[in-house]
Amino acid sequence: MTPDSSSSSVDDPLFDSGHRIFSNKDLLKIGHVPEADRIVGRDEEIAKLAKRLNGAVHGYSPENVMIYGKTGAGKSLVSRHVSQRAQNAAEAGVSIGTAYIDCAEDNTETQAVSSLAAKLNDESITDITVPHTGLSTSKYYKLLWKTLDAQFDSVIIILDEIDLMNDDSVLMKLSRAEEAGKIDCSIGIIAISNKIQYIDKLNERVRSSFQHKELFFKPYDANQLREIMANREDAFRDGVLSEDVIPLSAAFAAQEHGDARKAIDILRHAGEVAYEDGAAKVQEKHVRQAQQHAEKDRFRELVNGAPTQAKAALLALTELSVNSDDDAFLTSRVYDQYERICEHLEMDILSVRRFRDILKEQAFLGVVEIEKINKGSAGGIHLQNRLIEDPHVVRETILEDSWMRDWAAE
Ligand SMILES: Nc1ncnc2c1ncn2[C@@H]1O[C@H](COP(=O)(O)OP(=O)(O)OP(=O)(O)O)[C@@H](O)[C@H]1O
Repeated sequence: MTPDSSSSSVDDPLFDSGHRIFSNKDLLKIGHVPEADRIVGRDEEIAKLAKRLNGAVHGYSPENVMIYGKTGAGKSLVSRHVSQRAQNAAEAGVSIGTAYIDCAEDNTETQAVSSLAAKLNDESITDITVPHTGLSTSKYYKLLWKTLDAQFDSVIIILDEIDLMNDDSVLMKLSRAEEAGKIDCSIGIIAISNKIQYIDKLNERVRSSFQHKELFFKPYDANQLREIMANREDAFRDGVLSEDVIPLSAAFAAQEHGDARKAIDILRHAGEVAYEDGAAKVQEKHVRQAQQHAEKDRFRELVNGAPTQAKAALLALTELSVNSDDDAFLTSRVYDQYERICEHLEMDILSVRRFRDILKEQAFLGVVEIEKINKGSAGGIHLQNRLIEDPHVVRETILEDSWMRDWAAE
């Protein structure tokens, strides 16, 4: 239990006697895996996935499944939940193993296979030791096959964010293992990705080994997000949440492709803001502040991750905005400023056309807003550029880049 979530009183006046706002903040933690009765709005997906894994429960092979959906759509949660339930529901005499691999972390074939072997191996049953490092990939495969056959009739392997895996061999070898006579245990793979083209990009051999069914997770709508949050209301003390807090957090998250993680984040953050504020209740204004904060974080990530030329273009617009009463500037003016910046930083100067494309890209990402102005038949159409965020914040973020920093030394 975290200090924040303690609801018991404390005698020492140096410390507060329990949290005013949260009673169990853990329920709103990023990595928190909710219990079955807190999973909302995914009954259909749960039933469909269960159907694919059904064979395992009766001692036959489970099917492979590819799950697609945007971030925060509950793909990992549902996969873990259903495989866990399959394991618990196994018929007498049938033994099912489950393992979850985050391919963002274990992104090479060797890491994934050694991680699988280590997670699935119960040394007390198999008498096998799986070293963390030091073996060749093929040795790790051998250990994995041995440990599977020593323990299970079938195993359900979740490969989350599979598109981040460096190569596809692991998918091919796992899907072929039984057919190739390497193991008696059958393997069902649940591969998860938010890139819909993932399968098309696989080479033909991998695709033909990984025979699978597909499952699509739609983004949550505002009502579902509301329900997901309402189901965790007990993270807060009784009566602390004002009525409009959950609906507003849901509305914000629904705007962002229905991301449940985002909804829960806003809710937790709103509670933290209310606490910092010394408020007795979490109110609408706290949610708005939490949302603004999240926006800034997202924005910082966007700017930090932008290519150097894009940063120089944004810095040009920033300089004009900071040093003038206006907030919108014609592209030609921004370009002049951009040229000065490039000269100072000894960078290549892109053509006006490329420069315009960069600004368009930034507009697409929501960093800049571009407005067309019609200057009459003689003047033609001109583009005006405006920063969406506070120019001081943008400037500060761009100057975090070591190359750009020299500009501030002007
Ligand atoms: N249906 C739901 N009911 C309750 N909580 C949910 C639900 N869906 C998602 N969540 C919450 O949102 C968080 C994000 O969900 P999850 O990790 O499953 O999303 P994902 O689709 O796998 O996203 P990503 O692609 O980013 O990994 C989960 O930890 C869970 O707390």
